[in-house]
Amino acid sequence: MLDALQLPVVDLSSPDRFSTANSIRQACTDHGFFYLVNHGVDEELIHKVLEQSSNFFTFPIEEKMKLVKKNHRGYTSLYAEKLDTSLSTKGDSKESFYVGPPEDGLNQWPSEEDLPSWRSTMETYYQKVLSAATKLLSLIALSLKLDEDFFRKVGALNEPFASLRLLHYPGDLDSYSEGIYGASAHSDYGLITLLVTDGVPGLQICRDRSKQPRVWEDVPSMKGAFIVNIGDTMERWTNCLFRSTLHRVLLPRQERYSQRLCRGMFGKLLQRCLSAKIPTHKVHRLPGRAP
Ligand SMILES: O=C(O)CCC(=O)C(=O)O
Ligand SMILES: [Fe+2]
Repeated sequence: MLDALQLPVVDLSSPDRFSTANSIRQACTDHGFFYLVNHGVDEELIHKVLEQSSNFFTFPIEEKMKLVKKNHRGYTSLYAEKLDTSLSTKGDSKESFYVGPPEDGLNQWPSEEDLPSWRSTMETYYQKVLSAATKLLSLIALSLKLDEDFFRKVGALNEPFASLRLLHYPGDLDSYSEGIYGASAHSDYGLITLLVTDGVPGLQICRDRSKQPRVWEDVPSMKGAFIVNIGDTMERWTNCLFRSTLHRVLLPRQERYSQRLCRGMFGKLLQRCLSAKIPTHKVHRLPGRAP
């Protein structure tokens, strides 16, 4: 059974940082999802990225495969990924393109002749969303009753690791009856994810993954807002106070585009940061969720 859902709205530019931090705490403990408004990323740029993304995905598959994913950057084709590995289907009905930190030289790009200003649009978008994510992380620190520069102080922001992913769900109606999803049930791995969609419905969350049968609720897009969700790393770091909520994208009935930036940490940095414990008296473990 599907229900409509009213997610909390967080204003990144509000001068009342403590009350904003309180609403973030509430949103992250109740839903693990919220809308972020006044985030400083122009709507025009968001639309330009959606448009440029669709320009790339309309290329013939041979052209797209020339940029197939290497070093976590580049193109992944339809059905290449199955986020819910318990499914016996052929894979998720989506294609995507990954962009990582511009400064490490590992990104792959379509040529300027084919897609003029594609690369600069993506690099600008990456930096702008990363900067909104960094501001949000200081409010998240406040919401955990920590210093607002806690994440910077423990080194979590030293490596600007974030992955921007452009997503295209072709709305493959032939697969509708085969139990195929646009993105099957999963949680995100990082600290936080900032998502924008083109407004075509499909995203759903399941607030209680232990309840059977699972209850899925629609998450509508809000014009100009990011949909933010907490990832597994943040759930772990907050001793399960903040929830990394299970979500999925239904196979859309029409074509759908979205783009998300996931701010994460890997390898040694991840290990070092997680050992910088958030004092346990500031967080409370949720019943039934092992850390
Ligand atoms: O496209 C969407 O609405 C969500 C995508 C998503 O959950 C993901 O890429 O992790
Ligand atoms: Fe996700």
